[in-house]
Amino acid sequence: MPTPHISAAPGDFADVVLMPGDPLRARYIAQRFLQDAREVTSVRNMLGFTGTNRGRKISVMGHGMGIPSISIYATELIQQYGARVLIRVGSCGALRPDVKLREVIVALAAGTDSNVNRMRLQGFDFPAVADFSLARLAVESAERRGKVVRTGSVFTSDLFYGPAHQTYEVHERMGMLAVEMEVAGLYGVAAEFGARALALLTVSDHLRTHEALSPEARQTSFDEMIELALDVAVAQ
Ligand SMILES: O=P(O)(O)O[C@H]1O[C@H](CO)[C@@H](O)[C@H]1O
Ligand SMILES: O=c1cc[nH]c(=O)[nH]1
Repeated sequence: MPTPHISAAPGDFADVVLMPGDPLRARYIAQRFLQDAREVTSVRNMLGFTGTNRGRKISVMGHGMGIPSISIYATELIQQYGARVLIRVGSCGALRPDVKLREVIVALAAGTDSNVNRMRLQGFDFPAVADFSLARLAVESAERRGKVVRTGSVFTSDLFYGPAHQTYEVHERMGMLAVEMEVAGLYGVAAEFGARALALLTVSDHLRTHEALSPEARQTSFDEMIELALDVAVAQ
C-alpha cells in the first residue's frame, strides 16, 4: 500500500485532507487544531497527520512547493488513500493594490504558466476551477465568523524567482488577485481523478508594495484561514 512518497497504511488518511505547502505547517495544524492527531507518514519529511475536529476524521499533509510536488501528493492521496476532498491552505503574493496583507482569498480559479493541464487536455486550455460547493462553504463560514474573504482567480507560477513581474500588469488586468505556485495543478489533478478541491490563500506579501507579514502576523492570519478550511472539512 505505501506509495513511493507516502508511507501510511490503508485507512490512515481521512477522505478530507488539508494541504499546506510547508510540512511543518502541517504539524502545527495537527497539533493545534486536531484532536488525537497522529503522524501517518514522513517520507522525505513531507509530514502527514490524521486526527479529528468536532468529531470528524480529518487529515493534514504538506505538499511541498510547485505543481510537480503537489501533483505527486494529491494524486497518491486520491488514488491510493481514498482522499475525496483536498483543501490547500497556502500563502500568496497579492497583485492588486486593493488586496491587502492578511486577507484570505478563496481561489475560485487559476491561470498558469505551467503546461501540465494542457498535457492533460491534449494541448487545449483547461478551466482550472475550484469545487463550487467547497467554495460556497468557505464563503458561508467566513460570513458566519464575521471575516471578509476575497473570491476570484489567482495565477499559479512555476517560478518563484522568474520573469513573472513582467506580466503582473497583464494578470492584474485580467482580474487575478494574487500569485502562488500550486492551485492550477491541484485543480487539474482533482479533475483528472474525480476528487473535489479548493484552495484558500492568505496574502503573506504584496508584489507591488513589497510589504510582507511579520512572522507573528503570518501565524495569526494563517490560523484564521485554517479555521475556515476546517469548517469546510467538517461539513463534508
Ligand atoms: O505557503 P505555501 O503553501 O507553500 O505557498 C506559497 O509559498 C511557496 C513559495 O514560497 C509556494 O509553495 C507558494 O505557492
Ligand atoms: O508563490 C508565492 C507565494 C507568496 N508570495 C509570492 O510572491 N509568491
